[in-house]
This record gives sequence, structure tokens and C-alpha cells, in this order.
Amino acid sequence: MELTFDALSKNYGKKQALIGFSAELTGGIYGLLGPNGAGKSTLMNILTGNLRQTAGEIRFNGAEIRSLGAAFRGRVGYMPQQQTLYPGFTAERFLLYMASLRRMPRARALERIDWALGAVGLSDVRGKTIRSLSGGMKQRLLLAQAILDEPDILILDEPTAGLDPRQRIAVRNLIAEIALQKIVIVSTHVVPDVEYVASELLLLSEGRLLRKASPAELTHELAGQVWEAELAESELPAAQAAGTVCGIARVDAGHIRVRLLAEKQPPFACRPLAPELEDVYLHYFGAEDGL
Ligand SMILES: Nc1ncnc2c1ncn2[C@@H]1O[C@H](COP(=O)(O)OP(=O)(O)OP(=O)(O)O)[C@@H](O)[C@H]1O
Repeated sequence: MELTFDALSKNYGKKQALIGFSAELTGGIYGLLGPNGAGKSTLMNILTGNLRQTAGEIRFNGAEIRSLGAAFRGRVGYMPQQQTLYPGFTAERFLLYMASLRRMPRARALERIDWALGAVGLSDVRGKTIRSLSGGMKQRLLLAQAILDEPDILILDEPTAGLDPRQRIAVRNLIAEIALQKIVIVSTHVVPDVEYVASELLLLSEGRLLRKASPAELTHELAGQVWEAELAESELPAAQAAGTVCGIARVDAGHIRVRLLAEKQPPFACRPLAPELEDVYLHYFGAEDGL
């Protein structure tokens, strides 16, 4: 299985949301990581056929996806970010409706609904109306509809948004489980969503693909650039001047422990730390103002 993005660009008027995006995806989980406005939704909307690119093309196993039409769309499962569900529908009715849009035969739909509700841990609320479900349950219901028709390509937009830590872990594990023999694209700006499950990360910023590499490669490249120092609170500006502050913890009255990203060893007592993916994120995308 091969999904190829070839010099894909999208302009909204003068705004260039995607600029010459090229990448080749085979089986596995790909984390599409980038800050707000990086172009992640634009890329996914082109892939799902909701948006037309300005230039470039996407090919699935060598064939341009628009020319494949419904044959391609039928192989794609999409979990959108917005919970635009039908509040009066029961979970089962919603899934039956989604199955009918996908032209799944009813018997198969019922069988797959059993499976999908079980997979996302919602079998108990099958007959409950969507308006009575919690935000986390709605999120899992959206995931259930995305995996209903056994897609080859699964696109997940911020799949763990609004979930509590336990649910996040459960959803992440579920994604890893169902990813076998699929191309799964997880779009997020939340590093832990993709840290342990993605085989490769695509770092997107201002419409451009900055890097495509495994989490291990990306963290390895930062070796020797992450530091920890215990400082007096009054020394924080010195740390900020030496590099990007990734974390601050209070040690005791007047003292802090600082995690710092800096190419050169900072000019105060510090020790090197093993880089983590959040350091990579800050390295490529920078910190918010104020740090
Ligand atoms: N319909 C539109 N008209 C004009 N500009 C748009 C439109 N949709 C998106 N943009 C702009 O294109 C850029 C990329 O937006 P996009 O929604 O693809 O980013 P994103 O990475 O998905 O962001 P987020 O994480 O906030 O969802 C942004 O600067 C955005 O403001």
C-alpha cells in the first residue's frame, strides 16, 4: 500500500496554506504534527476530497485519487475534529446512518457496529442518545464510525481532544491495534498522542513539511542540546538568554529546576539530559512568547 503526496499546494486567496508538500506513506501510523495554522486540516481535507488542491496530486497505489473517485473514498475512514453529531440519534442509529452513507449492506453494518462499539468501549451506550453522552464518549463514537468499514487509510484529526488521561491512553492503544495493515494519519499538536505509536512523524509548519522521520531519529538528532540546571529564581532570565526553556519546576523557596534546549552548553552549572519529543517540537516550532 502506498499513498503519495506529490508537490501538493493549496492557496486560500493569497494565503498559502500548503506549499509543495511531498511525502510517501506506506503501512503504519504517521503523526502529522504542527502548531495551529500549520496546514494539517487543509492536507486532510484534500485527502478526504472535501477540498480541491491548487496544485500537485495525491496517488494511491500509483493512481490519482480523484480519478479513483468513490473507489478511493470507500477505502478512507475519517474522524473529524468537530463533534457535529446528531444529538437525537442513538449511538447505534448514528452508526447505521454512517454505514448507509457508505453503502454498507445492513447485515454487515450491524455486524461491524457490534465490533466497532466494542472496540471503542461503547457497547453499553448503544441505545443511548448522543446528547446524553459525555464529550469523551462522543469522541469515541466518532472513532467508531471512522473504523466501521475497515478502511485501508484512516485519518484521525486530534483523536484524543477532550479525553481524560485514561481515555487518551485507551484511544491511543486502540489506534495502535487497528493500525496493522493500514495507513493511519494522526493529525495533532499534542506530542504524547503520537509519541509512542507513530512509526514516523511529519513535522509541518506554515504549510511546509520540515521533516519526515521516526521519533527515535528526531530525538537522537537533539542529543547534546538538552540541559538541566538548578538555579536561583533570579537567574531565570540567564537561562532564557541561553536557549529555549522547555520546563520549569520549583525546587524550594527561591530555587527552580530548568529544562533547557540550547545548541551550546549554557554558561552555568548544568547537566545534559536525554532529548524527548517535546524538545523536538520546541526545536522545530519554537516556544510561545513569554518563555
Ligand atoms: N477557508 C479558509 N480561508 C482562508 N484561510 C484559511 C482557510 N482555511 C484555513 N486557512 C488558513 O490556512 C492556514 C492553515 O490552516 P489549517 O486549518 O489547515 O491549519 P491546521 O494545522 O489544521 O491548524 P489547527 O491545528 O488550528 O487546526 C491557516 O493560516 C489558516 O488561517
